Amino acid sequence: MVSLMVDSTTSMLSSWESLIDGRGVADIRVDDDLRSLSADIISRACFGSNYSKGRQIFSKIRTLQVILSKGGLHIGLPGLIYIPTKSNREIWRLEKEIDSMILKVVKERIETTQEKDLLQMILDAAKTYGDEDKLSTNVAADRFIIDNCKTIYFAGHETTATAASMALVLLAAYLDWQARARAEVLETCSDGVPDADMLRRMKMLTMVVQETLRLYPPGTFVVREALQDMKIRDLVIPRGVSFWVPIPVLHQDPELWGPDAHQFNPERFSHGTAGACKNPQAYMPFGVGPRVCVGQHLAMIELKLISEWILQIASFS
Ligand code: HEM
Repeated sequence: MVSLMVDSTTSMLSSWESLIDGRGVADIRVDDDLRSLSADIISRACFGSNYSKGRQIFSKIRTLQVILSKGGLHIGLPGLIYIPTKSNREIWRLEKEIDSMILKVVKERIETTQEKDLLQMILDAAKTYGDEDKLSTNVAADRFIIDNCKTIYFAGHETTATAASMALVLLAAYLDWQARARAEVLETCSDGVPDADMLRRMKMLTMVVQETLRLYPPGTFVVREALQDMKIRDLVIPRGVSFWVPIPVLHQDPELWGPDAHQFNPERFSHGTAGACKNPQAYMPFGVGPRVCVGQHLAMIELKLISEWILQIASFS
């Protein structure tokens, strides 16, 4: 997994290097590039050697995401999504196109060898999930595969790119932390390409990423439905009600994190989450419980790798 991230990151950094002028300076807008990088990594992790087709699929999903995000007013008004407006027709066309592109890649995969990527795991799950979830018909199995491919992209693409951008913004604003993190990077990995073991040993960088995810968690809510009537202190939650737990509020509560809860201070994580917060469960950038983010380890490695490499080649502000 780390090597596929290294491949993607190398090409982004080469394109940055070409922008450096004679004084060794470049003015680079990083957020779009980080979004592309994250899409690239997810495409490789999900679709393996069929990655370029995966990239096309994900680029269409991104277009769909942009159109959907503009439709905020539709939320809560039942029936509007069925009216053939210009944007709805565009959404339906894209959805159909994405579904058939995913199924085409899946068909090719089934006819060729098995690879060890996320798509293969989804295909295996579709086979074994079986009758219990009514996936025995081909239509249901196809839906399961398509929806899971889309979920992985939606859940893993923008989140990681946003966190990477915020980590760089914070390191650019707190030059003392940039210097400390760079010193660790240069000590641990002096000759360029980091591996999984080196990334694991970079404690300072882990603290910076953890603090970034505390202050700017890309997933802002964890949503749950009460399966039975329940009571949390004085709050009564009837069965069937969905409740939203606002992650940033928990992450910046001075009662849990101390008086500097609103400040960037990676040092608080020097003894792990338990040392940083009165109630470690309140730190939930990746959610909590059985539905915790399945991509959290991949995301942490990706975030550390990107920051590590940029720290190694450049000073930034
Ligand atoms: C910094 C990056 C990321 C953040 C902050 C993040 C955050 C989250 C959060 C808050 C949830 C909800 C968990 C819950 O309800 O308890 C979630 C779920 C999920 N995430 Fe992530 N995520 C990230 C990266 C990724 C990546 C890279 C992938 C895929 C490779 C991914 C795949 C998923 C999936 C599939 C779910 C749904 C899990 C389920 O419902 O069982 N995420 N993520």
